[in-house]
Amino acid sequence: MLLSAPGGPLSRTRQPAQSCTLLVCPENSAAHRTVQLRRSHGQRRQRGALHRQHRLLCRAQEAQSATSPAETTVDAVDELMDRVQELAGPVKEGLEGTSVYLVGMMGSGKTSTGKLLARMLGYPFLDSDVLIENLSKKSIANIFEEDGERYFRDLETSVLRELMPWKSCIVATGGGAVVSRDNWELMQHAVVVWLHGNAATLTHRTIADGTASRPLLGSSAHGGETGGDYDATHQRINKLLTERATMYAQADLCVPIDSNEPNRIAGASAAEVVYRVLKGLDVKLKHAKMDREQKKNFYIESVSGFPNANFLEPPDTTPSAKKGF
Ligand SMILES: Nc1ncnc2c1ncn2[C@@H]1O[C@H](COP(=O)(O)OP(=O)(O)OP(=O)(O)O)[C@@H](O)[C@H]1O
Ligand SMILES: O=C(O)C1=C[C@@H](O)[C@@H](O)[C@H](O)C1
Repeated sequence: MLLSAPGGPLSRTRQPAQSCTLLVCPENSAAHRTVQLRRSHGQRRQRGALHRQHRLLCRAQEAQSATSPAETTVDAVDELMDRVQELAGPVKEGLEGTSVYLVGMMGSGKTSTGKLLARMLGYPFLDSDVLIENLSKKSIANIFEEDGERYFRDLETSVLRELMPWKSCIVATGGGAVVSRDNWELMQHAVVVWLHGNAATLTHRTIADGTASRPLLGSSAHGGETGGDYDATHQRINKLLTERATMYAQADLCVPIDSNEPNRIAGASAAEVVYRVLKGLDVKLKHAKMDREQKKNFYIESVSGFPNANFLEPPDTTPSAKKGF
């Protein structure tokens, strides 16, 4: 089996075409436990967990920001949680098992946001970078150093190919996954969400996190926000973002990760970004449903107005695997 989980196998549309090569990652097993939450306890526990993660992230942000953001008040967090929970049910229903793939630059929060989103939807979370590291038994930095970027990109495509048949997952892709046309073909059965942040937010986060594990940022920064380290990283991120923007823009949904509050340099909290993702998906799914309803009411009364009627192909009624998009 390609991917197994302690909570049982993931549902999938069909058997993977290739023989199995990936081993499940520890990250994955932790994420799969979220699926096992009992329904009776699910909502309360989801809310509690989200609260805790949100507070931790807010505290981290406060430490990094100049002022204490209003978003951290208990009332504001409660209200946000309510809105997130209200949206999670309908979005899950609307997705009908379609997986959600997160794309975006390094530091955009694909992992942090993805884990929360997975928790809220009751989907398992998978991280393609982690799967690559498990598969090759090397860190990404070592793969780049010893085998080169080309080799890494091929591994990335193999991992995405293996993930493709699996339904009802949240997948964090690598920051550069969007540069490959093959990867886009593999992701077409999922809903692809771009977590889009400005270069300053991304630089702030990657520097705070450390750039050593991110080979494309080189050893340009391990410290604070002043001096050459910040500038070099910002420049590198800005260049990559500019080169890749049109590719990220092919996503089904673009969600900003920056904060509405000017002093919040680390960007919006993960809970706020999850809310934005769910809201965006909800709107898209509703529109798509309305479109489908309208199409049902459309039929051609007569072919007399169509001189080439004999050559008309019957409409394709195969339901789209990618629900609603
Ligand atoms: N909403 C947020 N607020 C503050 N910090 C955040 C937020 N989301 C993520 N971070 C921080 O930014 C860093 C990068 O986040 P994360 O690993 O989730 O991003 P990523 O898109 O998966 O990055 P990469 O592609 O480089 O692995 C981490 O240190 C994380 O704690
Ligand atoms: O932006 C990129 O190209 C990368 C992002 C990371 O997630 C890793 O996939 C790797 O460091 C390359």
